[in-house]
Order: sequence, then C-alpha cells, then structure tokens
Amino acid sequence: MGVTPKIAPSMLSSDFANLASEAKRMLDFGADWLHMDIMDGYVSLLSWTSLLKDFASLSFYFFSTSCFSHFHSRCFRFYFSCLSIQRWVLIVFFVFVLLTAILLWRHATNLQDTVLPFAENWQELIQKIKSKAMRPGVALKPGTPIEEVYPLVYSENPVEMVLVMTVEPGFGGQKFMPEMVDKVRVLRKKYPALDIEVDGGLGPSTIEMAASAGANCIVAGSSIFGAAEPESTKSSERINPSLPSFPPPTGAPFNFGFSKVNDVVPAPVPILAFNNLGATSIFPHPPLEVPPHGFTFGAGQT
Ligand SMILES: O=C(CO)[C@H](O)[C@H](O)COP(=O)(O)O
Repeated sequence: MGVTPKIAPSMLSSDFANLASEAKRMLDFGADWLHMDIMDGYVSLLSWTSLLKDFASLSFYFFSTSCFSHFHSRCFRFYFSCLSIQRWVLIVFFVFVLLTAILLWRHATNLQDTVLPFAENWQELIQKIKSKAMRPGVALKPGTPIEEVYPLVYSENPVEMVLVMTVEPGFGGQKFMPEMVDKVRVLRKKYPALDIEVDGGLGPSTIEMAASAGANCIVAGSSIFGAAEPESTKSSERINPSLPSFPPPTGAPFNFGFSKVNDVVPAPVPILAFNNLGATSIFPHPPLEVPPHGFTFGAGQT
C-alpha cells in the first residue's frame, strides 16, 4: 500500500546550541512535526541522559524546548521515554498552553515491577492526556510484541498513534532494524486508519521500506540534521525515496552573534582568537578612565 508519510525531524539530533533556529529551519523546510524525546534513562538505553536521569530531561532538554513556544504549537510531539509520564502531562500542558501535541510513551515490558503502576492505569492516563487537548500515542520498543498494543488501540478510549521503534531507544545514529517492518505491516492491515510511526535509523535507504509497509509518520534525526542539505520534508514531495533536495538555508541563522563554521552569511561578530596576546574582549567596552593610584603591597604595622 502506498502512503505519503509525514516527516518529523528528531530534535535530538539537532544543534542544541541553536535549538530555536534548528526548529525553524526544519519547519521552513516543510517538516510536518517536530519530534521531541524526553528520556529518563530507565526506559531507554543507557546514554548520557541516564546519568542524570529525570533531572537531565527536566532541566536541560525539556525547558530548552520552551524556546520553541513562539512556533505554532501544533507541530510538537513529545515522546516520553520515562517510567512515570503522569507527572509530565500537566507540565507539558502548562509550558505549551493550548498545545495540540501528541504524547507518546514507550511501552517498557522489560521493566516489569517498576512499570506496572503506569501500565495498569493506562486508560486513566489516556483520558488525562485527552482532557488537556493533547493526543495520546504509545511506542513499542523492539522487544515488545505487537500484540501487546492491541488493547490500547481497540478500546473505548484508544491511543491515536502507535510508534514502532526501529532501533533500541536511547540515541540517534543507530542502524535501522528491518525486522521491525513486519510489526508495521501487521498493524496497518489490522488498523487501516491508525497513525503508525517509525523511529530510528530512517533515511533515504530505509524510508521506502517502512512507508510501503504502512508507516505514515517517519521520525528521522541524523539523516536530516546530518545532511549537508536536508532533504525535502514536504509530504507532497515524499512519495518515493528519490526525494528532492532543499536549497541551503538563506539569510543568517539565529545565533548569539557568533558565526558557525558553515554559516553562509557570517554573523556580525567575528570569532576572536582568544589565545592571541592582542585579542580583545568579546564584550566591547569604552576605555576605563581610572586615574593612576599609588598602591602599597604587603602588610604594614599600624
Ligand atoms: O528516539 C530516538 C532515540 O531514542 C531518536 O528519535 C531516533 O533515534 C532518531 O534518530 P536517528 O534518525 O538518527 O536514528
């Protein structure tokens, strides 16, 4: 079955020092959504976030996303890879008021006892997400059988999207797991109208495989952000893998006044050679007008 997938660049692979301009660049390129991972290091593979656990997710990545709040909120999808997502629902709601986000959480069968509390009250959780004008979804880790998601899709209060992880969650740049495509195929056959997303290792050589199996949402990190000229993310231009290229970004990207190595238009403030004797301060200031004083160094007797 041919589907035209939506593309969601994974901001995990973006330049964190320029999150706002990276997000704008992707939206300008025609991205349908922006994919935001919030990881607590329990559900995902051990990665740098696991070292700082919840605090890293909360303090760094999550709040840095507040710089996106001037974009249209409908483009955001938050992807929680955390044990307890209940507590995040309200936070997302208040940080992005009137947001139409999709909340996804990863289904972690390998954590047994610790995950059980939230696995048991998933209906309540779906209700809570919907009551905050957001759309709930669920993600399957590679080791989770597809059958486990059926009760969540076929229920009175169903999830609205299933994300099939095509790598072990944790970090970008991993190799696509082709065996996960079967999950997509089975799911699409069973639920023709369901939003089915794939995430991990997606790029020009793998998108077609996932899309032809029935995935209609593609998350891609390194293949988009790592490209010299990110490929088109416009749905209408994405029917087959021979994707047209975008022109390079025009104009100066947002920055704090400093050029980046590949900037087409240099930023107004040149990068200074700080290790040169003659280097001046990066903070321009008028010459100090301090009259000369005489100083006596050392302790004197009084
Ligand atoms: O969920 C993720 C990591 O857990 C990322 O969104 C995903 O890996 C995308 O990165 P890439 O396209 O580079 O594989």
